[in-house]
Amino acid sequence: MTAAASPRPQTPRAMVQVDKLWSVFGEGDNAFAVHQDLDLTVYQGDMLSIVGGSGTGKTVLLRQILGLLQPGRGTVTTLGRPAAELCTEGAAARVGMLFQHGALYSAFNVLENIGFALRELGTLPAAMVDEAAMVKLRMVGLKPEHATRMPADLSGGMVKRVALARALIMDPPLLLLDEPTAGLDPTSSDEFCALLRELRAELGLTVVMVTHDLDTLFALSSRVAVLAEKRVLVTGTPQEVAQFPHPFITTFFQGERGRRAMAPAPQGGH
Ligand SMILES: Nc1ncnc2c1ncn2[C@@H]1O[C@H](COP(=O)(O)OP(=O)(O)OP(=O)(O)O)[C@@H](O)[C@H]1O
Repeated sequence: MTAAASPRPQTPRAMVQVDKLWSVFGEGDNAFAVHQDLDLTVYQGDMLSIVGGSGTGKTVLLRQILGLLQPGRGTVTTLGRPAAELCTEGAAARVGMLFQHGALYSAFNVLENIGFALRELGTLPAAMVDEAAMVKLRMVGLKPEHATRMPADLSGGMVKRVALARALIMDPPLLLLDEPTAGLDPTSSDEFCALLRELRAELGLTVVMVTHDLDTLFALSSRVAVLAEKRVLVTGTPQEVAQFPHPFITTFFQGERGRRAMAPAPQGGH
């Protein structure tokens, strides 16, 4: 019997590949580029945080990955296909998106909000859509009695959970989060981070997240990409990126909040 060849180390699969991207708004003399020759690769299993100053194009980059915007130049490949193709074929099945102001549909109850994309697809009877939505409702830590509540009667943390359940309704392998903890108090924010961590591990998700919040960044990120000067300036672990010499990074990571977020957790706590 011959010995089995030792397995070759595998390069992780690229879930998102952005090459030399230009994102341009306006026409003629009023045209301006938000991204110029921006490169970014998101690997399977990544929990990648995108940070950068206000207006550096973080949300625009998420919209490019989702295929909602057209590259001026360059290419965006999401799950092996041009991102633009996602929009034409039930994007929710492949990429879940939690928008920053991810308002729920106010006229629909919680369960109807969660099942929305599946219902729109029209391939399953209503009872099965509700059943699938109920599974997701439990998955995000809500209780069956929350199913019939209206969005106006939910706390901020519950709204985020419903929006997350809605983003996961079709079991997408890739999840995009725009400021997932914005507007939450510190306890709700910590709880939401813990939920995201659990779901990522349980479902094997790849996650790309925009955040300004250092606690969220350190709680969740395996890698960080910094947007500055219209491109991705540096990527690496949070600790690696924090050492990169650049004014934005110094202010962002070395301020008081940054130092606190990077400090080792106190021992002997619970
Ligand atoms: N549809 C659009 N038309 C014109 N300009 C746009 C459009 N969308 C975004 N922009 C511009 O692109 C730039 C980047 O916007 P974006 O929302 O991506 O910034 P951001 O990095 O997410 O900022 P913030 O941290 O403040 O949310 C801004 O100058 C914005 O005004």
